[in-house]
Amino acid sequence: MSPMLEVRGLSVVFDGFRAVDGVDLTVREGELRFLIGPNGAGKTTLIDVITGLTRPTTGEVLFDGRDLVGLREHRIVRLGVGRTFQTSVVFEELTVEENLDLAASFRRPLWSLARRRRGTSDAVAEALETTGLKDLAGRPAGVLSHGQRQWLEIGMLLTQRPKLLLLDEPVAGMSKDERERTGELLTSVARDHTVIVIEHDMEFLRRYASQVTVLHEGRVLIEGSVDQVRDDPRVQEVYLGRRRSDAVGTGT
Ligand SMILES: Nc1ncnc2c1ncn2[C@@H]1O[C@H](COP(=O)(O)OP(=O)(O)OP(=O)(O)O)[C@@H](O)[C@H]1O
Repeated sequence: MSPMLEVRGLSVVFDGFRAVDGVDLTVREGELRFLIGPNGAGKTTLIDVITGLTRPTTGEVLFDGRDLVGLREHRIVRLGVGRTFQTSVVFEELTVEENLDLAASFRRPLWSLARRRRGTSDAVAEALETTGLKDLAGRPAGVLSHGQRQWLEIGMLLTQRPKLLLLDEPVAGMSKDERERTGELLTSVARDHTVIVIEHDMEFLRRYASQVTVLHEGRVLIEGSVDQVRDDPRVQEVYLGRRRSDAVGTGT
C-alpha cells in the first residue's frame, strides 16, 4: 500500500535546541503505528508539525503525497488529518451528541452547514456506534467517566472523516477495563483509517501494537515490531533507563 504519511528530514529547532533532529518516518495506509520514547524525545513536537501547530526548521511532511508544511491547522484538518490532545476539548455542558455534532461541523466550510445536515447526522450516528456511546448520546459530557470522555474525543475526530488520526496518550489515567475497550476501539478504527498513537503504556503496546517507532533525543532510534523493539538493548537503555529485566514488557 502507498504511504499515507511520509516525513522526510524533519528538524525542529527551538532557540538552538533540536527537539526533532532529522526524522524520517513512513506510515502506510491502514497502519496502526505506535510512537514511543522517553520524556522530551520529540513525540509531541513531531505531531505538532504534522498538524500544523509548529513549523519545522527543515524537512517535509507529505500526506497523501502533498506537503503539509506551511499549511494552516484548519486546512490540514480539512485535508483529513485529525488529532487528540493530552488535555480534553469536550464541552461538559453539551450532550455527547451535541459535542459530536459540533465537531462534525468544524471540518466543513460555513456555507455548507445547513445544506449538509444529513451527512452530519450520519457521521454522528456512526461515531456513537463506533465508540459505544450510543446509550449516553443525550447525557451531558460532564457526567462521562474519564474513559468515556476519551472515546468521545475519538468519536469527535471520526465525525470529521479523517484519513489519518493522531492520538496523544489515549489510555493515560484509564482503568484496566477502559484500556481494553480503548484497544478494541483503536483496532476497529484502524480497519478503515491510518492511526498514529503516542503511548507509554507497555502492557497496552504489547497487546495492540504491531509496528512501533521509538524516538530518542529527537531522532528515530529504532522501528520494528513490538518484539524487536522490546528486545533491542538501545531501547532498554535509553527509553526506560532501567535494568533490562525490568524493561519494555519483559517483566510482569
Ligand atoms: N515551544 C517550545 N519551546 C522550546 N522547547 C520546546 C518547545 N516545545 C517542546 N520543547 C522541548 O522539545 C523537547 C521535545 O518535547 P516534546 O514535548 O516533543 O517531547 P515528548 O517526546 O512529547 O515528551 P513527553 O513524553 O514528555 O510529552 C523537550 O525537551 C521540550 O522541552
